[in-house]
Amino acid sequence: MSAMGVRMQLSSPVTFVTGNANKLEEVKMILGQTIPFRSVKLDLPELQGEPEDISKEKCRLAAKEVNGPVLVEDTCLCFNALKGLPGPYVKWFLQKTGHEGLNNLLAAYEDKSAYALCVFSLALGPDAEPLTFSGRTEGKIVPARGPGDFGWDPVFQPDGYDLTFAEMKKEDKNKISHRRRALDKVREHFYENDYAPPV
Ligand SMILES: O=P(O)(O)OP(=O)(O)OP(=O)(O)OC[C@H]1O[C@@H](n2cnc3c(O)ncnc32)[C@H](O)[C@@H]1O
Ligand SMILES: [Mg+2]
Repeated sequence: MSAMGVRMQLSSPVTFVTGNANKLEEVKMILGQTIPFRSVKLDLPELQGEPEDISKEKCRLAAKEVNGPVLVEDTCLCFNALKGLPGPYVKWFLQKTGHEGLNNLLAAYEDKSAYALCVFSLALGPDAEPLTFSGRTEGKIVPARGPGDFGWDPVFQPDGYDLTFAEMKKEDKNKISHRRRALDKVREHFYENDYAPPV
């Protein structure tokens, strides 16, 4: 039940909006049938700023486009030696300079520690204020190892593992990933609020 004691009725399944097929695949694997959702492939423009604000603004744009309940996420890769950069801008660093470039950014620093951060935003409609749910996984930046099909996975080695995200089995990454931890909170929110499944 919601705080008002009234069961919230979703107007339609929640639409996960992303331009990234790998994200979608992981979200599907992690959520399974626990939340009714569908997906739309849209590469939305992104604000500059703090991760939560970027995610929320992307969510507002998505809710307007879809005109219904939406879920989006923004992912950051944050280097501690660089006070959290490249953070939300990792996509462009990766695109322009590759895995080697990401390593080179840290060449001048002893500290190779980093964390992956995923910020989901949920809005029940175009006029609703988005809610955010963050998940974080600590690790370090290493020279690329493993398949190169998903972003910076080959250069991120989570703490407590000898393997990079890219070398890990998908199901193992999905047990400890930033995305998994954020989605656990999203799922909890759905259960707590007892959103009725769409009819
Ligand atoms: O449409 P959206 O959802 O925004 O998809 P995107 O690919 O633009 O994604 P972001 O704006 O969140 O940028 C994050 C960058 O980090 C990459 N990325 C996201 N999640 C990742 C993960 O779990 N492992 C490795 N790379 C990831 C992704 O490919 C981008 O280059
Ligand atoms: Mg993006």
